[in-house]
Amino acid sequence: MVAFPPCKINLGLHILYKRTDGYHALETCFYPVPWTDILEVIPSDTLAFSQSGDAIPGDPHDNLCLRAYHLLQKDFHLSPVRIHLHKIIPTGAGLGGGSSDGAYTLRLLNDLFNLHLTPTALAAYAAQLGSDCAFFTQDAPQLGTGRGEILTPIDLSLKGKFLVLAKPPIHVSTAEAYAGITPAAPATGLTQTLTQVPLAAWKGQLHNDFEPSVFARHPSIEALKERLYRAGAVYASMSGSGAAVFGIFDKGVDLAFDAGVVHWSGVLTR
Ligand SMILES: C[C@](O)(CO)[C@H](O)COP(=O)(O)OP(=O)(O)OC[C@H]1O[C@@H](n2ccc(N)nc2=O)[C@H](O)[C@@H]1O
Ligand SMILES: Nc1ncnc2c1ncn2[C@@H]1O[C@H](COP(=O)(O)OP(=O)(O)OP(=O)(O)O)[C@@H](O)[C@H]1O
Repeated sequence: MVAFPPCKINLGLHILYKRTDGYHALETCFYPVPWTDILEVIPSDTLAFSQSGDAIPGDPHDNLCLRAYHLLQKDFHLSPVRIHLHKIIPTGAGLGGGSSDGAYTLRLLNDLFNLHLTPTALAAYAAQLGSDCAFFTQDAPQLGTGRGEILTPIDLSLKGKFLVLAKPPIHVSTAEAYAGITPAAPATGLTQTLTQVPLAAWKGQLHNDFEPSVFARHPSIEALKERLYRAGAVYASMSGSGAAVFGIFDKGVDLAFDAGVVHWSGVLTR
C-alpha cells in the first residue's frame, strides 16, 4: 500500500499557558498542504524500514514510521511489514512532516490489517506519537487545542488560493522554540478571527506566537516572510515553530529564492 503524507501549515498559533505536564496549551488551525512524502507499507517476513530522498536527522530506528508500527503491534500483534519512506517534506520546518509520516503509517496499517480503527481511535494512537500527529489522521482543516491533539473541524477553505512555502537552510528545534515563548491569552480567540475576519484582513490580526522569539534568533526567516508580502501575498506567516514560512496569494506568482531555500508552490484544491 502506498500513501502520500501531506504537510501542514498553521493558520494562527496561540500559546496559551504552560501545562503541569511540561507541554503548552495552544490553539491553532492546522491546514493540509499537498507537499508530500511518499510512504509504502507492504507485508514482509521481517520488519524492515528503509528511506530515500532527503536525509532525516536522528536514528532511523526512532523514525516515526517505525514508532507507529510498534504502537499498533503492541495492541494488535501485527505481522511484520516492510516500510519505505521517500522523504521530500523538509524537516525542522514547522510543517509536521515527521508527524504526518507517523500518522499515515497508522492509517496504512489500519487498512492493511483491517483493524477497523475509527478516525477518533487513530487520532488517539497518533497523539501518543506527537502533538501534531493526530491532525494527520484527518483530511480536512482542523482547530487544534490542548497540546495540539484535540481536534475540531473548522469551516475554512483556501480553495483556489495560490500558496507559496519556503524554508531557509535553518533547523528550528520545536522544543527550543517552545522554551523561548512567554505564553499569554490572546485578545481575540482564534476561531473568532478565522471565521469572522476575511483573509484580506488577516495581516496584523492572525498571529503565530513563535514569530517574535524565532525571528529574533533568525532574522532571515522574518526577511523571507516580508519577501512574500512584497511579492503580493495577501497573508504570510511562519508555520508552526519554523523555519518554514508561507504566503497566500490571490493569483499565481513565480518567485526565485536564494540557494539553500527549499520551496513549494501551488493552487490549493480544498
Ligand atoms: C509547534 C507545532 O508544530 C504547532 O503545530 C506543534 O506544537 C509541535 O508538535 P510536535 O512537533 O508533534 O511536538 P512533540 O513532538 O509533541 O513535542 C516536542 C516538544 O515540543 C514541546 N511542545 C510540543 C507541543 C506542545 N503543545 N507544547 C510543547 O511544549 C515540548 O517540549 C515537547 O517535548
Ligand atoms: N519520518 C520522519 N520524517 C521527518 N522527521 C522525522 C521522521 N521520523 C522521526 N523524525 C524526527 O522528528 C523530528 C521532527 O520532525 P519534523 O522536523 O518533520 O517536524 P517539523 O517539521 O519540525 O514539524 P513541527 O515543528 O510542526 O512538528 C525530525 O527532526 C527527526 O529527528
